[in-house]
Amino acid sequence: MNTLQVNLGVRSYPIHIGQALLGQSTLVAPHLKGKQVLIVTNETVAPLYLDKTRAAFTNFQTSSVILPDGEEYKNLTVLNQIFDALLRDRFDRQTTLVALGGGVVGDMTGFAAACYQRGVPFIQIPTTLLAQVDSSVGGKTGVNHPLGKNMIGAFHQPQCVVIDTDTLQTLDNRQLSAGLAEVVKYGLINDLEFFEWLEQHAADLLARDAQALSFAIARSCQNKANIVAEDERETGRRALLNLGHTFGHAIETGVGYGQILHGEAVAIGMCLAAQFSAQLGWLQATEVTRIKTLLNRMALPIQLPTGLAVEQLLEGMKVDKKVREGKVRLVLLPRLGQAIITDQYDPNLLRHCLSELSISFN
Ligand SMILES: NC(=O)c1ccc[n+]([C@@H]2O[C@H](COP(=O)([O-])OP(=O)(O)OC[C@H]3O[C@@H](n4cnc5c(N)ncnc54)[C@H](O)[C@@H]3O)[C@@H](O)[C@H]2O)c1
Ligand SMILES: O=C(O)C(=O)C[C@@H](O)[C@H](O)[C@H](O)COP(=O)(O)O
Ligand SMILES: [Zn+2]
Repeated sequence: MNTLQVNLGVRSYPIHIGQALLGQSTLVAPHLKGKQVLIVTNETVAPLYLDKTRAAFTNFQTSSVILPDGEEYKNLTVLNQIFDALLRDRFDRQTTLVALGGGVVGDMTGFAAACYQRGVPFIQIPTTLLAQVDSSVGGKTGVNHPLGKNMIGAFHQPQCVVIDTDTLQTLDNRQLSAGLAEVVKYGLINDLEFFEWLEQHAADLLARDAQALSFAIARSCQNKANIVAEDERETGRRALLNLGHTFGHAIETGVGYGQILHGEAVAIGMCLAAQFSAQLGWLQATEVTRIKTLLNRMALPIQLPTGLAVEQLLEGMKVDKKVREGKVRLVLLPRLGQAIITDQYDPNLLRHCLSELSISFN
């Protein structure tokens, strides 16, 4: 087992990465405050891993909530199912919530933990690659609004993150690829050496080579932990983790939640960010091609979905948490392996660039 640390003073916590970790009480017990534990999962993950996970909490009073599966259920109405269970069974302020599943379950459980009785602790047990490399770390929690992704939420750090890489064996190929999009993101924003490693090991990752996956998960978590430790609440540098997301979230909202996977939308968004960076005279055309080639080899989409109009995309991009005084700040790439956040671009050039891409894509 490999253990990393997210250094946030009194809110610091470990990330345990390894095989056969589900059910190991020694990893979670030190982080439990009271006797009550509510495991939140969904209808797909429950039959696979709920019993195994419960075994880690045998000395505690444990119940579970099983949510419907899908991005379209990441909303305030479904969130209430968690509060209903907590109140019905008289869960107190010492309760620990446990998120067992992908990023949807993790974001919703974390948000429920941030709100219930004004805040109770929670533990992340991520079971998708995307959740293991990104969403379980850093304390961004929340739900979607019909008008914008993750628009209702809170920063609330987990007590610990337990990444059992064995759970990836049941993940389908499309979801594995979606997770790889966020992995590539770390290489692009801050870690050129990792990007080059990914170019060399894309096939190993797709073949689920255990060593390659463990390395990619640990390197991604370390990258994220470093940025979060510097800027927990995204007042600056943390916004770099949003590379591809202003476009990506607008695509997800535009086509309808659940119609495209988050990682897929981020892959397309990173291609758009790369292409626009090249238009601004930053990235070389050959570097844009390198990015698209890697994402394409990882079985990710690199083209805008048909039927999404440029104006709809631009409108969607205005609903972004990085907007300041009406200006959409974008994460762009001055060079491969280095991202910046900027509002120093001509909106007409962006519109023109997206229109051209939309024509050539469709
Ligand atoms: N909080 C953050 O920092 C952060 C970061 C990235 C993404 N996100 C959010 O995370 C969500 C995407 O997460 P995701 O990609 O994990 O999607 P997801 O949670 O919808 O999971 C993907 C699918 O895999 C299934 N699944 C989960 N584990 C499985 C397993 N081991 N075997 C088989 N099937 C399994 C799920 O039931 C679901 O059908 C989005 O809502 C996104 O906004 C949040
Ligand atoms: O942790 C972060 O910070 C991120 O931006 C990670 C993203 O991958 C993730 O999708 C996040 O939820 C997006 O943040 P948002 O603030 O734009 O909702
Ligand atoms: Zn993301």
